Amino acid sequence: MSETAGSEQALTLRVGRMTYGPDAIARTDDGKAVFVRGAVPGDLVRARVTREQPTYSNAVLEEVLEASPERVSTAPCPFVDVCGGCPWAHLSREAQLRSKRDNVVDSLVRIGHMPQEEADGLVRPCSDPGDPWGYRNKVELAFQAQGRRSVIGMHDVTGDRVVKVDRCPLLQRGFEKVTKSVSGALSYLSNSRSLQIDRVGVRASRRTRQVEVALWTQTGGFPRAQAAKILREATGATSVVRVLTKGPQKARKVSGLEKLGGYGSWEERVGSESMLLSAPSFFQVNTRGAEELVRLVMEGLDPAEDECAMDLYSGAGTFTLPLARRCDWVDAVESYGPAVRDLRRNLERTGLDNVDPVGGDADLEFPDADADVIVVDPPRAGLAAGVVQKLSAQPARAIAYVSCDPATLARDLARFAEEGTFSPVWVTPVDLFPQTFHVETVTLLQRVRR
Ligand SMILES: C[S@@+](CC[C@H](N)C(=O)[O-])C[C@H]1O[C@@H](n2cnc3c(N)ncnc32)[C@H](O)[C@@H]1O
Repeated sequence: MSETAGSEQALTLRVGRMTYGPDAIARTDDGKAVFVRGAVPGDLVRARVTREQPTYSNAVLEEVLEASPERVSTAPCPFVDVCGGCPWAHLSREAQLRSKRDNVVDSLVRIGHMPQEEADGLVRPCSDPGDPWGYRNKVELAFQAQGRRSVIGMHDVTGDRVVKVDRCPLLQRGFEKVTKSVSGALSYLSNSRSLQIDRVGVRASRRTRQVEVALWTQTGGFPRAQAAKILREATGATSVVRVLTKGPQKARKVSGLEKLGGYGSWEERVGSESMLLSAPSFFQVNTRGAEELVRLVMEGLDPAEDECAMDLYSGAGTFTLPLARRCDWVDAVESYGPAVRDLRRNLERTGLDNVDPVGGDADLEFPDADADVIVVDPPRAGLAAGVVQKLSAQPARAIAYVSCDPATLARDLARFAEEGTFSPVWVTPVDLFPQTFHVETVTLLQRVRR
């Protein structure tokens, strides 16, 4: 059904499923797909078309005519419709978990060309580490000049503007208001001089309660002592650091790290392992979620004490440390300098001396030594084609593939299938990012050919 007012078309639509994105998908009477921002599966909505393409349209929700039983209106945040951080907040928890699993199955079928029945049998229900809110150990605040003022806050739903938010209920319980304190302290500082800040990272630990504020700035003069004092007073931060960047806006590279006050790093515990992280190093934003990933990986691989392991894309050691406790030897490969330094420091602190931490690209530095079990945890881009080939040519009995992108996971599982050495036994989605469409997965691959 459609009616046109001026150039904008309003449609009445029954909404189908969630996409792997902020939108839900509906179809017009003639079958055209409409991606509706703000709708949830089962809703009957009036939506305004914002972009018309030959094969699909984009639309925004104007009115819910009949609310789906899966629609919730209990988000503990007044900014939920303005800030872009929680695009699935109107969807019930059960529907979020089910939709995430469906999206993983869908990727395996559409992108990995896996038969539907096989994908359905492979993908387990989405694991829920708990804490649908208050789970994030990290938030990033953006800086934007609006007129003569600097606005410090979150990107809005369009991604173009920065909105000020007083508190963020996604942030670790007890630290929701740290965004306001940081924003207040930096507004005060920026009154007297231009700070050239690109963004601010705030890490707040679930287990140790440490807080680090990281100011990402370009090189040049900076009121170091004053910034450290004001931020520590305002937020109780245990560490304030400055991450120096250089290069063009979109591709700025880290060129240094300055400790401004406190420890200069941030500590979190994952299960029984303590990890020190420097601000530019990767660490999962959901501590309980990271623990669930470690549990799934270790249960899936079940390494014996005389076995050797490989941990590719190891970061600061989330999987390296538990592997080193269980195995005889671990070869760990990580390309990012600060993460390699963190890994070495974490190994030193634990006294584990059965790990070779190699700094370099997983493909170029693929370990020569044979392993029995392997963990791979690549970034969004997934595994380089050469890494799939090398993994398929070595003698390990099992591989745990941790992925943050169902599309590249599906592509890589298809590549493993072509090589014919390893085959997936199960794929477990884990909801590390409630209220968003993002989903992490752990896939266990076992050797099928000698
Ligand atoms: C998703 S993170 C996982 C880190 C770690 N396993 C963890 O759980 O904390 C991916 C890691 O791969 C690293 N990385 C990216 N490209 C790489 C490459 N080509 N070779 C090796 N490591 C790479 C990144 O620096 C990052 O630390």
